[in-house]
Amino acid sequence: MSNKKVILSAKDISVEFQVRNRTLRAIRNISVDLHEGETLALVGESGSGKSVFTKVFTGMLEANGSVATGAVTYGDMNLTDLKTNAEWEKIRGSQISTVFQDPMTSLNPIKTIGSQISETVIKHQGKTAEEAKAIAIDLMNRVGIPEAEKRYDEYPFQYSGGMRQRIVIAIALSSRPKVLICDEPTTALDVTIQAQIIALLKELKEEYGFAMIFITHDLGVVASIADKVAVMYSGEIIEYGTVEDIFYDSRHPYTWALLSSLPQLATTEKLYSIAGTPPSLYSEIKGDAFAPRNPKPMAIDFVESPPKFPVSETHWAKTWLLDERAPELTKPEGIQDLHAKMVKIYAKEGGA
Ligand SMILES: Nc1ncnc2c1ncn2[C@@H]1O[C@H](COP(=O)(O)OP(=O)(O)OP(=O)(O)O)[C@@H](O)[C@H]1O
Repeated sequence: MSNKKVILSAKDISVEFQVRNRTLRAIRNISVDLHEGETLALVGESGSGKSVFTKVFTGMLEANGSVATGAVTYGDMNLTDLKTNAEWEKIRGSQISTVFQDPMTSLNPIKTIGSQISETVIKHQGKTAEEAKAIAIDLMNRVGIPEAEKRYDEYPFQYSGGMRQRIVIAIALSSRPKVLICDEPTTALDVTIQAQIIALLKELKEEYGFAMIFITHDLGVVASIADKVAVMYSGEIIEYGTVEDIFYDSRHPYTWALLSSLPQLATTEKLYSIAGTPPSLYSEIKGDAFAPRNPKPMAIDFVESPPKFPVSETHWAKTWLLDERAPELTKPEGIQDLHAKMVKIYAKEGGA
């Protein structure tokens, strides 16, 4: 898997927002690579920086935000050099597309569904109106819209939430992007529809071969869709690995707490939680941002940010607990033997 080419690479990215004469540092020195055809899940609690980080890839930071350090490369382009909207248009929505949580914010309520898909086909593929309509109907079929030809002339309000999200996905794919960013694409939908959208994204990824960055709170979804997982905390990636590394061999206590909140485990196991809250992003963070919540902190935790301690070739964690001087901290019982538990859960759910 790791011999695939890197398609998108962030090096030492920091993002700052100016808020009433104060600086909020939302992202702190993130470096991560996305490989061709790979799905990278970004997980972490609300405010950890998942959305802000991905907005750096499409030049969509709000006006009060800027990239303070680092660079993003896409192929041989440095995206952090792009300034104007016209420059970004060559990338955003064409090479790198985003599907957001609420389809209604992406769709125009007063234009027909078909015209909205056709417009992007014309824009990105330079087709005639007639050709674009045929492509749009084909895309509608591929994303599972029944009677696509008839429904081409309907408006967003005539579609259900799940169907609208399918259309947003069709629009995102109409430019044949190399990278699809999905920012909690199923959060606004009910559970059965969520599963259908996830299945659809998996299918389309196979068919089109794009790489995907998938933001979610739901580790159950991560298990079913991701190849790699980056766990975010206070604007940093604190643990990174393959989906197996993170589920079955995680080393950071914050990752343990996230895993313990898997709804599938909640009924049978007592939960592992960590006291406290993340630090303010307005003040400078000295040492490890997680230190005040670390069950066994060392003096160095409050002085120096931990390096990325390698766990294996595919896996690292940013915690002093992996230093040889660290006290031993055992993984909470509830998430030990997670492999066997997951197998049982999926067997019960009929596979996912
Ligand atoms: N335009 C902005 N101005 C000031 N602060 C911002 C702005 N946009 C985001 N932030 C802050 O940046 C931090 C990271 O936000 P972000 O939306 O990336 O979190 P998230 O992990 O995606 O959360 P959620 O899961 O709730 O979407 C938060 O503290 C947020 O308040």
